[in-house]
Amino acid sequence: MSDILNTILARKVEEIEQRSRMRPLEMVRDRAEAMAPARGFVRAIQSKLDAGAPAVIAEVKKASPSKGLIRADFRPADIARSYEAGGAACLSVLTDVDFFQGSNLYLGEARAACGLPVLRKDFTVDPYQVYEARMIGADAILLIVAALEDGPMIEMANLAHDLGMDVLVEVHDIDELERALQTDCTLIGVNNRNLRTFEVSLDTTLALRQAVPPDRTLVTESGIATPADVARMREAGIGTFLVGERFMREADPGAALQRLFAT
Ligand SMILES: O=C(O)c1ccccc1NCC(=O)[C@H](O)[C@H](O)COP(=O)(O)O
Repeated sequence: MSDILNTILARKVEEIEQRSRMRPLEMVRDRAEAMAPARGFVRAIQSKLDAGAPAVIAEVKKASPSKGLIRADFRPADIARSYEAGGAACLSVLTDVDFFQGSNLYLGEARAACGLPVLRKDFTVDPYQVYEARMIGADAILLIVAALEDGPMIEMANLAHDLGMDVLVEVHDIDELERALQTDCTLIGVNNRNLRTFEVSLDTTLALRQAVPPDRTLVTESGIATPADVARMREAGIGTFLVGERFMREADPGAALQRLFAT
């Protein structure tokens, strides 16, 4: 049965074919390998947690399949500066063009405007995109377990590490979590949004929390909107959050971050 995730993944394959015709893999790989070292994404999260503070991955997100246009006044550099001032640990920047109105350029603009490490938020299905992520300046990539077989998932996680990037491995249920744990990635994202139906429930994180080993860091993703949501997660021992829409709907996203996480 076709759903939005399958639609996105099918389009991604076409997109990579088109891109690799314009810019062959060898060129992208050479540029990726020549980049200055990545900023430590896991390190930035850990230093917030060590200080007893929540570690917030603040998302730069213009639109989404579930909500359409979220922010018309979209200036990635201003948003990045605001997030840094508001105490974000890291940024997540959507680069998918067709479904999120994102861009590789937005990642570059956001990263250049601040000192925070940046996750390239995209649907990574091919090693070409791992090299491309590093080439455009990403410090970390997203691997969505539901989108990948085990072999490519492990191969791309290793490739990202070889290029000096961190990896957020995203799951939505226990089977995906068990598969994610085959990688040696520190960050395990539990997406509260079902990417096939758009249903959002924070119970997803709470159901999987105990199954995440203590040497991994659980990142709760999507649908965090109120101080009560934050409190619920924190009471369950979760300190790392990925938040997009809640901040993007505010004039000053960094101030919104401060308000959401004020204790
Ligand atoms: O956001 C969507 O509609 C969406 C649809 C299909 C696949 C992925 C989707 N979102 C990606 C994300 O996981 C979120 O952007 C991220 O976790 C932040 O969520 P939120 O705080 O709810 O904006």
